[in-house]
Parts: sequence; C-alpha cells; structure tokens
Amino acid sequence: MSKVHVMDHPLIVHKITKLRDKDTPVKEFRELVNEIALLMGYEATRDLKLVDKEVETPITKMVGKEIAKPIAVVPILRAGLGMVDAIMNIVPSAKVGHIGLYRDHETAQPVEYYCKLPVDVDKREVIVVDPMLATGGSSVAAIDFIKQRGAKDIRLMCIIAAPEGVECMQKAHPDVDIYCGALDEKLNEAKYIVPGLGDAGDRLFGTL
Ligand SMILES: O=P(O)(O)OC[C@H]1O[C@H](OP(=O)(O)OP(=O)(O)O)[C@H](O)[C@@H]1O
Ligand SMILES: O=c1cc[nH]c(=O)[nH]1
Ligand SMILES: [Mg+2]
Repeated sequence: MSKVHVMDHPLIVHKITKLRDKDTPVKEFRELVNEIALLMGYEATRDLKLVDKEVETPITKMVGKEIAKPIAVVPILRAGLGMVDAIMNIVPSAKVGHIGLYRDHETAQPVEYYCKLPVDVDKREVIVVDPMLATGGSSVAAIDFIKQRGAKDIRLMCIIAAPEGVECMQKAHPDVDIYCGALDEKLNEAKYIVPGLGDAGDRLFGTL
C-alpha cells in the first residue's frame, strides 16, 4: 500500500488557508500555488535515492553523492501547470511531460485530450503534479498513461486531496506515494472537495 504524506510545515499550512479564501484574486492564487509547490517539492523529493559521485574540490578528491535517477515532472492540465515552475526551480534538469484531462461536468469522469511525455520517461523518477485529488479519476488515468510508457517510479503531488481520491489512487496504484498539502473532509454531490478551494483551474487561469 502506498504512503500518504500530509504536509505539516507551517508555511504550507498558512499558504493553503490563503489559497482556499474565495476572495483571493487570480494573481495571488497563482503565486500561492507556485510557493506551495516549491515547499512541497522539497518534501516530496526528500527520499530520492542517491549514488556515489567522485568530485574534485580545489583541495582534494572526495566521494560525494548525486541523485541516482533523472526526474520528470508531469502536470495534469490545466491546473497542474501552476506547479511546474516550482519543481523546475529545485530540479532544473527535470524534463516535463504534459497530460491533458478534464472532468466531464455531468459525470465527473476524466476525458483525455493530450499526452506528450519525455521519450525516456521509463528511466526517470516521475513527479505527477495537480493541485486537486478529488474522485481520483484524473490522477489514476494520468498515471495509467505514464505506466503504459514503462515508468516505474512515480509519485503524486497534490495540494488538496479528498479521502475518496486517496482511496481510489491507493486501489489503482498502490505503488505510488501521495504527497498532499491538506487532506480534506469529503466530496460534495458535484464531486468537488469540501471545504476545498473550488475549481483550481478556473481560479488559476481566471476562467470563472
Ligand atoms: O480527482 P478528480 O475527480 O479527477 O478531479 C481532479 C481534477 O479536476 C481538476 O481538473 P479539471 O477537470 O477541472 O480540469 P482543468 O484543470 O482544465 O480545470 C483538477 O485539476 C484535477 O485534474
Ligand atoms: O474540488 C475540486 C474537485 C475537482 N477539481 C477542482 O478543481 N476542484
Ligand atoms: Mg477545472
């Protein structure tokens, strides 16, 4: 069974409260998503494997460490895009894949419209990013695509998760650890997270 890491860093907790506020304007919302993703990225990469690496300092040779596997970050469009720059800031060599999915408004089922992944995604540690894990349908479908391309080391980073989404993910992808900023109470009838923050994509891009 995969692990669920719920963030308890005070800065992350503080910023998520501001993100939830319905009066937070688009510009600030976008900045907060970026700041939260940066802080979460630090937590979500804490257990990356290291290998020995010889380095010559101006004084002497030594054996240091470097990250064992290159990284790919895969945002689920649209809202996941808001988290990409933050990961690129801490892992500048990461490659970026994109998976386009939207939830059908009637059925809440994910509909695919785009998928472009790095050719060597199977050799990379993959960090899937999406601010919201609601029913879990979108994340499960995105990770299905990534696994079809041979990737084995995958983790999911979301800002707010619902228990229903966590359960769905753990059933479908028990090997994928989940890093979430907050674990909320439930979904409502429209499959929105309660208390949540509303529609992340609309708030991020101002399409309300
Ligand atoms: O866990 P789920 O029930 O699948 O819901 C979560 C998905 O819903 C939102 O995307 P949305 O469909 O609103 O697309 P958008 O990012 O283009 O707004 C969100 O960014 C997730 O991708
Ligand atoms: O609460 C939710 C659920 C799905 N997608 C969102 O953007 N928000
Ligand atoms: Mg949306």
